[in-house]
Amino acid sequence: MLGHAAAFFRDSNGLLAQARKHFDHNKAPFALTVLGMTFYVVTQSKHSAEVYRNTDTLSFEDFVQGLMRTNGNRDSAIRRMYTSLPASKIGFPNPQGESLGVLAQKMHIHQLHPGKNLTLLQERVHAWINHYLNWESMQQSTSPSSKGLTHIELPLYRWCSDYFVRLGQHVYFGHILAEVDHDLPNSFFQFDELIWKMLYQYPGFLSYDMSVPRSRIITSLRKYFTIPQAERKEGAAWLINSMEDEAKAIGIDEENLAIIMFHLYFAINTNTRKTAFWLLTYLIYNPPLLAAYRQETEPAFAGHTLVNPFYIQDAANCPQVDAIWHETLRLSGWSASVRLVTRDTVIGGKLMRKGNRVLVPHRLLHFDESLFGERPNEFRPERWQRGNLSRSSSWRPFGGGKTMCSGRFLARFSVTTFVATLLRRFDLEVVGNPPFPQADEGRPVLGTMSIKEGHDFYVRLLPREIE
Ligand code: HEM
Repeated sequence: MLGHAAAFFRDSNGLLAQARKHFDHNKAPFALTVLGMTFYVVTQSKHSAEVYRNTDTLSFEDFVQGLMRTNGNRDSAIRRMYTSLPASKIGFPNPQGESLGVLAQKMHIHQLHPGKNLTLLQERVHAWINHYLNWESMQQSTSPSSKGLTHIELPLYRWCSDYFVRLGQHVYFGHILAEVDHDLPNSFFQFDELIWKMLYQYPGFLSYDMSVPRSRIITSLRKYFTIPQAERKEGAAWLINSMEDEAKAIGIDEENLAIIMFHLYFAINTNTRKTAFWLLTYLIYNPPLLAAYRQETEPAFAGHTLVNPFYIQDAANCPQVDAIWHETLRLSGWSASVRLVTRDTVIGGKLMRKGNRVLVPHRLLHFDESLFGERPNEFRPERWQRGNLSRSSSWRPFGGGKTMCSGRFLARFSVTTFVATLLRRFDLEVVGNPPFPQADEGRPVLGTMSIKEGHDFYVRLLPREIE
């Protein structure tokens, strides 16, 4: 047991890959016990489909409630969030009489799935990038960079993180949040890079570096929610205002509301910043691909302005852009779905006991040679141009079932708009001769991997003339 624990904390992903190899002969789920907690690890896509289908005896809510508790929500607030509400309540429709915690998933979908609410957010993203991704704005910005008369140099990972967290919070909370705490994206970066300490529930005395910035984010969100709603409502997304109204209606106080919203702030911001970094890095280290990206997106521009951002979302117009997006997610994704077994259940022919957890590590599925082709460790977007791989049940960068990431459309829109605009307006050069950055594969995250410490690298941006 302790052996598993040591290996799990050092390199959980490596341990899972090793265990899968060991049990590969029968491909059945296997059990892993870490410090007294048993996980059933599901490594076959057909078994993971069974997990996602089963909402009766496998519960996602337990995982969310655990996170809420770890991040400071009181038990009484969690109980309120997960107590069924009348079907006749006012506010967001609740025909099945569900709790706000369960209803929240439907509210995310209402905000983020294709439709007019998503289009509104996409317009905000587009306007923000158009405004803040140009020479003049970047010269004035306080983000980490060194500025010359002819170029700007910036640490790519740090910069993408700062840029995307500012963008994400603006689009969801409006400009007022930056006025409440201008340094919030920095606190988020500090917290998010150490999130593994939260996921492993490190003791307090070993995790101040994670918990101090977390407290600061929660405090700033609390201040934001003490500003009268009328003053911030216009700039905020429907979801933020509605979640606030719904939570207050069931008696959630401001402190607990801020912690609930902290989870939202996290979901919006943690993965997109890293995905943008990895995608750009793969392009910068593959100049022919970078040129192809630029060329395919060109018809959507008038001069320096991206006039038709939806054109570049369409695989029929931009097959390479589409393939590069998928290949980046395949290689940089770490996520795993977790469910609690609430009644003895059989998955893949194996009995799973009540009280234990089921883990579906998606990253393992993404390296299946029989599906993704040879050399699965290499970045080769061309593998996406044959067959319909993105419809495979082994393709899970956004999880699956009813908890599948509802932000996936906005994430793709934001990253594609950002990269296309950046390449249109600037030439990019790596400063010095750094090796390709390594991903921090050993530490868990909830989506896209971080880089190992010290692996950020500098990129020089030079304004580009358009003939
Ligand atoms: C490339 C970027 C992103 C990746 C890789 C990603 C990945 C994921 C993953 C793996 C999950 C967990 C699914 C499960 O357990 O089955 C998730 C959940 C979620 N994501 Fe994302 N995500 C991204 C961007 C976003 C964005 C931009 C938003 C919001 C604007 C967002 C909102 C959410 C929400 C709300 C959930 C919880 C779903 C629920 O329980 O209803 N994500 N995401």
